[in-house]
Amino acid sequence: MLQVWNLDKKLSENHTFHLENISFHIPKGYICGLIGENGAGKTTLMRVLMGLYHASGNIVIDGHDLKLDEAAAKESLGLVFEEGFFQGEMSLEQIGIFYGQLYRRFEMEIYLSYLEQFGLDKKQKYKKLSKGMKTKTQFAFALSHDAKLFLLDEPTAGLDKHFREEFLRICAKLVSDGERSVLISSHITEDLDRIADYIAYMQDGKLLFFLPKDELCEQFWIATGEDYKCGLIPEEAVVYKEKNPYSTSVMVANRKRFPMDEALEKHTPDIREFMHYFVKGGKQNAETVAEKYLKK
Ligand SMILES: Nc1ncnc2c1ncn2[C@@H]1O[C@H](COP(=O)(O)OP(=O)(O)OP(=O)(O)O)[C@@H](O)[C@H]1O
Repeated sequence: MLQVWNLDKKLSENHTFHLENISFHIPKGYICGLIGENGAGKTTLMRVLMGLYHASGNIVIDGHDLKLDEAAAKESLGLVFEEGFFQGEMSLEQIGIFYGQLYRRFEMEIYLSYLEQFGLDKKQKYKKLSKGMKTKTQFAFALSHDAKLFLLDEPTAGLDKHFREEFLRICAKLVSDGERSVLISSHITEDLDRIADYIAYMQDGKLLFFLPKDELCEQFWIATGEDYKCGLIPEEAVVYKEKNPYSTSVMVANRKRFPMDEALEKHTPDIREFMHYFVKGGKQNAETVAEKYLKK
């Protein structure tokens, strides 16, 4: 559904930020979570995929090359991102009438029914909406023109708990017939734990890895217990060791290979724990661990 090869983009005149040689492939019917620290380049990558920034390399969306067949590629995209592209002066109904013309398969009735389902007033001006309401409007629109690839940049950040649930449920349903895919960036890792099939991890403009979520987490243990027992784990397997008042916890890479003391409690990390230990271990370490254990 989304194929990306060798994307390269330098931002700003003095090139302080560089999106470097990014390649990955999201198959049809899957959700990919895009994670990384602040400033890692997630939004920049999303903007390149949306066609808002030009970059070298190739992007193919639902079989359409973004450079050679821009209109068809963009028609396949459903977008939610911070600024959005709607004019603030328009009412939500006018947004449907105006922007709907840009999409051959847009259906006003579907859009209006999503506005209603999301509790939005179609007569309200877009600029008067709260951040979460703007996200809902963008999502309603994205769901109404038969998009195939949904690019959702931090969509859940401004949503209340109830709608966040609904949002995740709709995302999961979207891909269930195997015809659509979703790329979602988020700092709310529980959301990705629940719905993501793949995890893409960015650091300093590079994609450190792109892997099925379960395969990623099952590379690691979090071992907890007495400090000296944690100290017996071979150093090359330790991603990060954290001392707590009563015990020590270690994230261990390549877990099948490294034996550890039976008395240590161990569990598979979720995405939040994975991020915590991976980030705490430092950038150099993250790069080494990714290179050694996570590159395919
Ligand atoms: N228009 C721009 N011109 C120059 N530099 C920019 C521009 N937009 C972003 N940057 C820089 O590019 C880098 C990546 O920013 P980006 O917004 O892509 O990160 P992010 O991973 O989405 O971060 P966050 O999690 O905080 O949203 C940052 O160092 C940022 O300062």
